[in-house]
Amino acid sequence: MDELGVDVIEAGSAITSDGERESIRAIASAGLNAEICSFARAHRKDIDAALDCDVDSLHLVVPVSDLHIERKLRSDRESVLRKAVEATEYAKAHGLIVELSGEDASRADLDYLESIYRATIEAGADRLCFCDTVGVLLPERTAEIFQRLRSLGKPVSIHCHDDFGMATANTVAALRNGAMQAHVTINGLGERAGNTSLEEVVMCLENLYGIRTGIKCNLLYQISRVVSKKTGIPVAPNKAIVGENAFTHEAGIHVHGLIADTSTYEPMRPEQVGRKRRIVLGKMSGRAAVELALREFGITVNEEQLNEIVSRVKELGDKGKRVSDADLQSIADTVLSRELKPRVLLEELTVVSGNRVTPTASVKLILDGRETLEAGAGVGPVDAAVNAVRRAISGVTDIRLEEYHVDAITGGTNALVEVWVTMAIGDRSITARGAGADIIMASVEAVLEGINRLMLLEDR
Ligand SMILES: CC(=O)SCCNC(=O)CCNC(=O)[C@H](O)C(C)(C)COP(=O)(O)OP(=O)(O)OC[C@H]1O[C@@H](n2cnc3c(N)ncnc32)[C@H](O)[C@@H]1OP(=O)(O)O
Ligand SMILES: CC(=O)C(=O)O
Repeated sequence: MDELGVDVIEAGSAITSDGERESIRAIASAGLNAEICSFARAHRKDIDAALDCDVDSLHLVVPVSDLHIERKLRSDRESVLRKAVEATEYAKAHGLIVELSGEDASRADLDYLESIYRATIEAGADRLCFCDTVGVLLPERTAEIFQRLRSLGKPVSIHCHDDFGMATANTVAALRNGAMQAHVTINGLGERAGNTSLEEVVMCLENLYGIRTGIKCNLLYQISRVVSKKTGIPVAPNKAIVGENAFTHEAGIHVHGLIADTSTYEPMRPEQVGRKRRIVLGKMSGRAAVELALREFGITVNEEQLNEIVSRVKELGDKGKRVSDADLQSIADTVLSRELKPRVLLEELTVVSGNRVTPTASVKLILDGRETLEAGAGVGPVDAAVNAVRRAISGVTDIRLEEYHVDAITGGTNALVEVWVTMAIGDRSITARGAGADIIMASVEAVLEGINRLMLLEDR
């Protein structure tokens, strides 16, 4: 995030646990450019915990709606205001930058909120923050509120949640009406439906309003992947900017338009956010897309052959299947009556796995007519089997497995699985798939299909 160019990193809430403190300390001492902040309640122990982690600043959160004050804190407006002022003074006396946040501000009495803001500014608060804690703001209301808050004379941040899917719109409305900072998260992670997504706000400001944010947009996809991997929280394929499908096109009408001019169906260049355009084939593909894909594999066809290939692609799509590059080539081979013999055939595969053994696999392949035996180990049985296959062909070609993805097509432990791989030689890559009830066999089938198709392309 520091490399991306964010100004403040809220590294956690120091009062939470030993682990949280350890990580905040590590982040605070990493020599980053960003200001390192800890979340804290208006409690001395929260502030002391933050000080113990050596952070630069506090996100000091005080409930401001009557609902939160009375029902949650069992307190009253006056006591909350007093505690907010005391906590601000305490934090300032210990050298911290203070951003005073009104929790549930969007359901609070704005006059009371303003009195808390003014009293804490008096006590030394450097910045303020308006929290839409349960995501009920609308852009019009946000604009009105932030125009009013301009009179405070201190920077005000916006902090939104996405319960109604309005977080990005509300955050941008706040920024357009005087907010000086936005609280955002990578991939929109956060409590319940999440917080405002960093990548959406940045690209909206950059591309739709022409505002330079100082964020290195070309790193957005990379950081999204890292965060998803580290948190184990997948990104929805259709998520704006960083979802797998955000720059993927299947619909024939769209691909036809893209070929003429990519801006017909792309509101931003994929490279701007560190991504590449992908055109996939399926039942919605048209002739233009199929012809383009064939050309990329050096296959030329006449009108009649193209129509036949398109109709077979649609047939596969109608069965609910994604069409891989290997599928397309195999369809083209059939339509063009080309008999291309695979160079690698699987004869035998044995895999050993269990709780007390390192997963290992041995494989017997027929490679260019010659029997080849190899073994491989791995972190699991699939990894071991794929490693054995790769070792067996390593003397002939150097093929990389770039992506591996598995989906259960049906439920239960006897589910049918579909394995989807991207294999590459040099800068040429190809997608292939395998399916079946045995995940190891489906994986090896997909890998061998990819290897054979790549070798055939190399031979051409
Ligand atoms: C809107 C947001 O707050 S977003 C950030 C949310 N972050 C977190 O919740 C951080 C992780 N939380 C935790 O680890 C724990 O909840 C702790 C350590 C903060 C508190 O743990 P506990 O002492 O066991 O309290 P518990 O979680 O049951 O309840 C929260 C307490 O904080 C109080 N509280 C909640 N918000 C605030 C606030 N902004 N300022 C002061 N007190 C608050 C509640 O009234 C409750 O107090 P009580 O225990 O005296 O009734
Ligand atoms: C501070 C915070 O996370 C909220 O009020 O939503």
